[in-house]
Amino acid sequence: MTTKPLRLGVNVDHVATVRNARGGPGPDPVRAALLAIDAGADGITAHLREDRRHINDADMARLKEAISKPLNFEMAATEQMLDIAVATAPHAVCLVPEKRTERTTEGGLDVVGQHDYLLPYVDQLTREGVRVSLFIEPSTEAIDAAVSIKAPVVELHTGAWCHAVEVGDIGRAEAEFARVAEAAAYGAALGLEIHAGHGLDYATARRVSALPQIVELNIGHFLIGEAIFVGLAEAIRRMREAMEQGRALAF
Ligand SMILES: CC(=O)[C@@H](O)[C@H](O)COP(=O)(O)O
Ligand SMILES: NCC(=O)COP(=O)(O)O
Repeated sequence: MTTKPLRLGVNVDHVATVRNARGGPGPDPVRAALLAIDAGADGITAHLREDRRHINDADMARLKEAISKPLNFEMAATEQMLDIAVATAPHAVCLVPEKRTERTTEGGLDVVGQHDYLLPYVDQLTREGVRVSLFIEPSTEAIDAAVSIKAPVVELHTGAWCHAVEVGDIGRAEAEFARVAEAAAYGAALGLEIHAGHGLDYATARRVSALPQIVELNIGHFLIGEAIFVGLAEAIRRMREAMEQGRALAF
């Protein structure tokens, strides 16, 4: 099997989180996106939450206008978000689940239970020329449902695995990583493009990069946090290095 290139999408949400802490114009997520691209990002990801806790509508429009690399617009499947996405015309939309009270995206979309609800969103965005991905749990059921909905891409939620690594629960971490690995292989065999993201740091990005079916990682919170200590460009350089080290182990 020839290993495919692995792209890095840099998520700039949490630049906006810091900006919004003071309500002024900076730090500007668009400036961060431009710097990220200069530093080697293959694309920019931003999540326009329904509560606008970080990225806002103007950020999304400015990102589309300013960046030279693909914009991956993360959003809940709602009528309002669909209208904004169609008007923005990003390269890609990633449909994600959202709860107002959650601290971050806690799990994957309920693709099985919401199959008929999600279908017209995927259909309309696809007709608009937008590449649609579904942010899902690494499970065969979710993948089967994604295929049935005709989504061309899935992003496997790596949060449970990364959390288990973070708290040192090795048994749980290995079980969660096995779920990600199995889902990646299963989805790719069914013709889906496989992405992964949530909670990744250098070590977990290195490991997940060894899964040959994965072609894109979306990483935000860790990179923006690291930027405080080493600068965003250096954090992205180190992340790319980790991804390349992992990729070299792919078979
Ligand atoms: C869907 C997803 O994983 C990202 O959008 C990312 O987690 C950053 O946004 P939140 O931290 O607001 O979930
Ligand atoms: N879809 C995952 C993403 O965009 C970034 O997640 P995180 O690295 O901020 O947890």
